[in-house]
Amino acid sequence: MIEVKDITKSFGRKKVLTGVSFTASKGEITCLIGVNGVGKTTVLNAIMGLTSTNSGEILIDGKKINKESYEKITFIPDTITMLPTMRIHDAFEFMNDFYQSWNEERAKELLTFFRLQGHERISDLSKGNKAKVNLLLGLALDVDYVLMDEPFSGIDIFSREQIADVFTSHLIEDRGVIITTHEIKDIEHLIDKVVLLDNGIILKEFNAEQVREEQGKSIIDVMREVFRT
Ligand SMILES: Nc1ncnc2c1ncn2[C@@H]1O[C@H](COP(=O)(O)OP(=O)(O)OP(=O)(O)O)[C@@H](O)[C@H]1O
Repeated sequence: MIEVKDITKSFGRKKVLTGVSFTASKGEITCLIGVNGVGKTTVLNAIMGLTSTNSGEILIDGKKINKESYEKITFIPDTITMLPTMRIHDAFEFMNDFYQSWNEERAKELLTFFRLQGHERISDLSKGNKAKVNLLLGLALDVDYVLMDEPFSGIDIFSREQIADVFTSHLIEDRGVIITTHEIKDIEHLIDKVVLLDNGIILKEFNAEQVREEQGKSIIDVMREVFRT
């Protein structure tokens, strides 16, 4: 489990996160929802140890983030980090050289899943296909937790649907996934847990399935209630 406990972060005099706490479990998709600039990426960076926090702590399977944590967790940013001149199979080679947890078999399976070809050059791909390659490279690592920053942002509905399908496939297996987004509509059905963030503060954390079953409400219904008050 990833436990974010009461973290606070300021950039200079600007307070970006205030007492943020939530948990994300294996086998669940946790979605951090909030409009642009509320601090979603900062939370992911803090979990990855890419940004320091002013207070609070973050535990991964009960331990503070350390070198070994990186064998358990990966971060998929919202833009592809591979050189645009690379072909997809060059990116596979790079990942294989760089990460012990690289799973070539799963990478090939994901390639077929997303209907991509290994010889395609990254710079020649459409925005949606670049997003798929980005996701593929992260998901082909054998790690327990996957953090994704806005995986659906700015791509067309067909690519969004194809990307959404991967979340219900065996390729996610029993991993813990944290997704950030500012638009929930197309992925509402995938999400197990919701964390609503506004101006660096958590307004509400809830189990989407429970709210659906016990109160007959969708995530959007709950968001309307919370943001109206
Ligand atoms: N390195 C930094 N230095 C100064 N301010 C920063 C830095 N990183 C983020 N911020 C500020 O922190 C706030 C939260 O940024 P963050 O990127 O976490 O938001 P976000 O919710 O992910 O936004 P978006 O949906 O646009 O990606 C913003 O006001 C941003 O300008």
